Amino acid sequence: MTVPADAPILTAAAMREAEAACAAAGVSLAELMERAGAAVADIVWRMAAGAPILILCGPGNNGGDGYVAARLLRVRGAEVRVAALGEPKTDLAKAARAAWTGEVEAFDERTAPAPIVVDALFGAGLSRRLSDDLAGLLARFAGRRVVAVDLPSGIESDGGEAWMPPLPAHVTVALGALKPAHLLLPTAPACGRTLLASIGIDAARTMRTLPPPPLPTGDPAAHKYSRGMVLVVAGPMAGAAELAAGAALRAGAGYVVLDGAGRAPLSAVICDDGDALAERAADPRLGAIVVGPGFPAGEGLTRSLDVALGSGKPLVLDAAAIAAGLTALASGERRAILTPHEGEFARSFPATGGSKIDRTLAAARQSRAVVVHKGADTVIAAPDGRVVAAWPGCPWLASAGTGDVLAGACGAMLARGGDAFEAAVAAVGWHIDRAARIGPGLVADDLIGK
Ligand SMILES: NC(=O)C1=CN([C@@H]2O[C@H](COP(=O)(O)OP(=O)(O)OC[C@H]3O[C@@H](n4cnc5c(N)ncnc54)[C@H](OP(=O)(O)O)[C@@H]3O)[C@@H](O)[C@H]2O)[C@@H](O)CC1
Ligand SMILES: [K+]
Repeated sequence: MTVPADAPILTAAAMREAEAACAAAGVSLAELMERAGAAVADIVWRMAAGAPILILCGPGNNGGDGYVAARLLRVRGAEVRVAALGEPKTDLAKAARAAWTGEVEAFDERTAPAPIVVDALFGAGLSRRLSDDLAGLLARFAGRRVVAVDLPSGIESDGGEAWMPPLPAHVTVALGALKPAHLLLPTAPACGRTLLASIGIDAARTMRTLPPPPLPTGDPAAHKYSRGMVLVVAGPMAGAAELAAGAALRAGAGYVVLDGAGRAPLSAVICDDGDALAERAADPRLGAIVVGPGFPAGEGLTRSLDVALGSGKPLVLDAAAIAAGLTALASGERRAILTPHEGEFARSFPATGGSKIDRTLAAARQSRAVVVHKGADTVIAAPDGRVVAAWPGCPWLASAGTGDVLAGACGAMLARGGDAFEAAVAAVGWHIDRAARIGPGLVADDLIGK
């Protein structure tokens, strides 16, 4: 499962606006459909490598893309059949159907499969769950190599509803931009490998997929404090804070202090016994404070959090510190990153609704902080509306302690200075990249090893 890096994401409503802007700029919707069909035909041609192709066409413009692809594949000499769910209903799809000079079979239980199946039944216009009859028809094609046009049929574009398809795709050709459903659970795995055919749509850059990890560039004039100084406040379960402190160093901080309980996870981490927290927090060289890993709610957390909040320093709040710090954060301006997993998110932001992207954006606006909503489909949102969706992450990160490592990495990136959202994006990218290099068998400690 892969998605293109740093690619635009549009909701269905934003897609309609982008389409309208294209039309206003002189690119007709018919031209966009021709480009979409050509992009699909190109990918299917290469995948089929001479094998017979069956294209399933629906009643809307998704089906229209299918008819265009069928025509262009036949021109190239491919062996193509088309099976349709009735006659096309839109003018564009009718025109595409008319330009296809081959036979159109009815799509029903008698439709014979082919090694390559192109799913052009429903895309962004899906308005309800597939009927059981239709789901049953599609299920007959499970195990074939399926190319989905724009979205696997049955998936709702904005990812708010889990209308799961019975027919997962090997490859999904996203048209114009990626859609939230390509990047959020539970729908994203059904898209297989998602490719983007930009077809000339000018998509806004506000929402995008995770950029590739930047090439490491060392500042030849750097010293340990200019690289970023991070203070990690340890609670009773010191192992979590130790992981965060080690991660801060590995993610590029020049100087890391572990305050409270705990031992240095790496020799270079400076340990304090917790008596001088206020003094440490007031250090003018300090670039970020991390509070929360291994620190359950209670008086100890409240005291430490008060010191961290009172220092005015950029903050990373994780675990119980998120809910405990919300009110103070929302009442002021500061660079802050919150790193909740789903349970912590639900406790801290119970009133948010919609897709994971909608909910994370609402949480960022409410808290006035950057929110890294962790999970296999991590979403990062800023109060100003920027979003990065980090699907597919790395499966080896699904183990204890990796969230503490991410909090420490956020601290390192934040301590460098600059924009908190970009710091969070860099930290998530670092975390996934490091995990992918380690691979199966990963434990959180490996992420802070050599
Ligand atoms: N954006 C772009 O720039 C471009 C977009 N393009 C393409 O257009 C696609 C969007 O096209 P679209 O809006 O016509 O919707 P589409 O997905 O074909 O489905 C609508 C039809 O399905 C029906 N229907 C819905 N749900 C159903 C259900 N559960 N079960 C049964 N029927 C159901 C619905 O019927 P109704 O709900 O009205 O009863 C209607 O007839 C987009 O994904 C991309 O492929 C490209 O061509 C060019 C550039
Ligand atoms: K489709």
